[in-house]
Amino acid sequence: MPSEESRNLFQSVLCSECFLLFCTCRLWQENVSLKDLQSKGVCLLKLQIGSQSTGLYGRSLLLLEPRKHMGVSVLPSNNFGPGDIVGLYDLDGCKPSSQLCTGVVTRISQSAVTVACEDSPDGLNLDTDALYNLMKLANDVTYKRMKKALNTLNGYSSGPASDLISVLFGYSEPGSISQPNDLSFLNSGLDESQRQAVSFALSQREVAVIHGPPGTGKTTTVVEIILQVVKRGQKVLCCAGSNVAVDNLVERLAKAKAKVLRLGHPARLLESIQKHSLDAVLAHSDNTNIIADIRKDIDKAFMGMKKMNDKRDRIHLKREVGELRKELRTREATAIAEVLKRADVVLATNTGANDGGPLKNLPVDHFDWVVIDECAQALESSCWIALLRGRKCILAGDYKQLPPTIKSHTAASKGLSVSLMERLILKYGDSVVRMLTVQYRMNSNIMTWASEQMYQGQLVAHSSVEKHLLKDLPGVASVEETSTPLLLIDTAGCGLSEMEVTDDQSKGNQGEVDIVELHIKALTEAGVKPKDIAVIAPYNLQVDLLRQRLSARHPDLEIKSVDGFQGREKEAVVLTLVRSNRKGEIGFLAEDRRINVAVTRARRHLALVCDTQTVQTHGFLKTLIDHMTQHGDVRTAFEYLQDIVPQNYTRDHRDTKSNNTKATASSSTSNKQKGRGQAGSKVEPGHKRTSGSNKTQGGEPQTGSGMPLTQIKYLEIKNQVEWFLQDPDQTELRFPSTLNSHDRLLVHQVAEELGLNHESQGEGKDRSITVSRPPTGSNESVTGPPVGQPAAVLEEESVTGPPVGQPAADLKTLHLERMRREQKKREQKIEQEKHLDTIRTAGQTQTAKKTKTKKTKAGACEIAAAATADADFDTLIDAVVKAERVCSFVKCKTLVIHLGQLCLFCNRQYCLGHHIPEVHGCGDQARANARMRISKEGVLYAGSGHKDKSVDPNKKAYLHRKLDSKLKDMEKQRKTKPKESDNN
Ligand SMILES: Nc1ncnc2c1ncn2[C@@H]1O[C@H](COP(=O)(O)OP(=O)(O)OP(=O)(O)O)[C@@H](O)[C@H]1O
Ligand SMILES: [Zn+2]
Ligand SMILES: [Zn+2]
Repeated sequence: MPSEESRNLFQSVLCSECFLLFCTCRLWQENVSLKDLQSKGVCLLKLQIGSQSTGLYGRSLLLLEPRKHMGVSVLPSNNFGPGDIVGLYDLDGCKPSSQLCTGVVTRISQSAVTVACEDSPDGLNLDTDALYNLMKLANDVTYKRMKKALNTLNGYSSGPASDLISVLFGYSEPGSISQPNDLSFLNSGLDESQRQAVSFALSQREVAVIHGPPGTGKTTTVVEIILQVVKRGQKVLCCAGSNVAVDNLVERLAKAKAKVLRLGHPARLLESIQKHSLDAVLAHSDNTNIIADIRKDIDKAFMGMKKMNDKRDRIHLKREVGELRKELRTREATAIAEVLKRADVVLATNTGANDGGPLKNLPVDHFDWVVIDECAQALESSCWIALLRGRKCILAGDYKQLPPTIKSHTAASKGLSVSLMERLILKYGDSVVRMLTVQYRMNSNIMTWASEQMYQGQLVAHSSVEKHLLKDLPGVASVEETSTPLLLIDTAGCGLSEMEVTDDQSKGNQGEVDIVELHIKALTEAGVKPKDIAVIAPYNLQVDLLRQRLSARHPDLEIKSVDGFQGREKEAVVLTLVRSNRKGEIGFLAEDRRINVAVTRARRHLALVCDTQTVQTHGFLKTLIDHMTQHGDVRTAFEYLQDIVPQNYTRDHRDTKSNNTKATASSSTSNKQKGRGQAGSKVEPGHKRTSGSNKTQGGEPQTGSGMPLTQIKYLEIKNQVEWFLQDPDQTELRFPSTLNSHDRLLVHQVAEELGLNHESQGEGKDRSITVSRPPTGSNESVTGPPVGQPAAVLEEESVTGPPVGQPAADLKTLHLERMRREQKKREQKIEQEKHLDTIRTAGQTQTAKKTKTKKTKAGACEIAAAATADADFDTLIDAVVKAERVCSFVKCKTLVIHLGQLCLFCNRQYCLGHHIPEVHGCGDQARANARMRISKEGVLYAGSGHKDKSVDPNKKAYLHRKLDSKLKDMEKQRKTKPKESDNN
């Protein structure tokens, strides 16, 4: 007998439900905007009627679609599901007064929702051109059924369920009954843990809990238990929270030739299951013909009613329909009891097993067992509807996945966030539960994390799935993306921040959408079918952004919230965590079970797109990041996107080089290069990397420092060169051929900066660069400048030589500065007028001339220091010239002739390290611009707020090639020019 305490517990359930209902009422009263309701997923606005048909026992089926001419053909992300009770409204709003009819959702896809109208819409003349709103209604039927069950429970004095109730409330210990040892299993393929669970369940007197982690064959086990029970001539009532889960059980049991009967609104059943539905079975019973005739009459009456204009005729016909229905009902009722008794297994949803339905025709002690699947996802009160009909129960599920949503804090604080299943495990421990431990879904690399974090490390991957990868699927090519079970794409430090919205429930991240798109492209280009891929986002807004981007191209690609995938699996899962902010806020990602569900949907491949810096603030998510870092491939968003804004950039190269790189001249670059693929390069979408694995060397993502890879690369190379310079024994530094073209460019750039010789050899794959000291000592060896080289660099080279043993010191630069000024002064005296033009054109003649004059000026720095009145003018000209070829950032000497970027805000050229507006001081303008764009276009662009116009992959590839060939040309000229001058 439930005590006062447990009664209170159930009062709270009621309260929680009241609260839910109350909530919905309040939404109406307070006139929460319909748009808000839509973004919360409970309302679909401006739908048009795609088709309207009479089907399913006289009910009218409406197919509702998004407005076509809007160009968008996908529904916004929503929480509608089959079986939901909904109201159809005209565009006045979702007020009770404008309700046209209520109905049940029978099907929902990304592009349409089908509703079976509950009240036959006889007076309903739906206009096919008009638009309608659809709103989820608080399901008070469910509420009433739960309330009734709890009242029954409260008043339960004696009956078949007495012992069960007593155990479930802790008044008596669960017991067992002895079973024959040699249980013969009907399914010979069961694994050891499944067999143990089956015999355990059969030997329990009142209750057995089957804990089935993801992919462990929980349904397989439950089916075996039911079949064993049936074999003993016992009757089973089998329930689950969702129609899908019930249908799955019906399908499996029917396949095993069990006599099943499915209760429920026929509109809510899968088509393949409908033949097992009560309606269908009744239709084939002895009353078939009469029932069919009555139905035909009803249908005919409906058709007639539509054409009828006279109101009185209509009313008459309506009454006739009512009579026919009544007759149908009485005839059916007599048949129902008969049909129910013939079945071995009766299946329904938890609330479908209520007393008010067909089951009222059965005696209370008809069933021996009540089986509840997905028990951990159900409210305890909904379980009690069925439990009151059984002597024994089997509860199957996984309480480490998402529980039912309890919106009332009061209810949650009184323990209602704990499901019946969890409550029993907490109370009785191992004595009532068996866990399934072999999983048949995930590659072991995906599984291990979940196993360790959620299931005490007890899961084992079955050999059939342990190593399976996407590339093992027929038609899938072996590329990097299809050869790795775990791929982490880290956006840390890339500035791909989440969109700033006030609602915590709806967050979006356009940058992550971009990356997901590129990864989906890579997967599908490798031959993975879109229907085998799930894109999972925790937030409805992100789901919408993803659908806008991807659904048109891949209609079969399922894009849903985590909750929408519970109980499902896909070959590949792409998970975007969305949150990226400086505060490290992660909101409701903090629900461990939500992450567990998301990760464990994946069979062969899990790609995680997230800002590790933000999400790692949460310990549980950190374990996932750590796991993926250690056992998977790690890439950074820089490998996917161009023009992203590094957040934690380094302002000064020199400050960081010592702690960021340890360039032991020969190894570092080649290793790391291999390690990162084409780090920092502009990767075209779907670009296949040629370098080896992407595993990072130290087990840590290389962008952990938050520095853009380009910059890290730059520092690495620079450091290596400087080490080389400090070793007087070494004459040249050879960079390996594994460098990609981008990194080769960096080498040239560094060499130029330090005034060294740099030369490329070989073609294609064998291309490598050698950096060496320029000829030292005398200036006689200088042979004249290579064509196209900026004069300043040549001066550095030939006049001073590289500062041996000294890293690109300011002293050197100062010196050079002075030298240059001095030289200009002299030149100016000779041809003052032509001066500007000649410098601007920077032609061969001028540079040659300069080089010539240099010889005589080599020791003239003292004179230069004592600058005359001309000096200011000189400096001015100098600055102008310099500005054209050197980064505009204060003190930065990097050449920008070949590798520079124009800032659109200040219109100056900057090197790769300084082109970002935030770095060189245009940050405020960039942000203002970005804000303006967001408010104007409603879209957040990655980067500094400029719309990325370079998305065309062909164009990117073309530019890339062009850059490469330009480089080659330059090198060729450099090699051949001296010879030419020799000949001359
Ligand atoms: N003993 C077994 N041998 C081989 N395959 C099995 C076995 N048990 C289950 N499977 C396979 O594992 C998959 C999941 O099984 P099943 O559908 O029974 O689990 P479920 O309970 O529905 O899923 P989950 O365990 O994720 O809740 C199915 O593909 C099934 O064929
Ligand atoms: Zn600028
Ligand atoms: Zn710079």
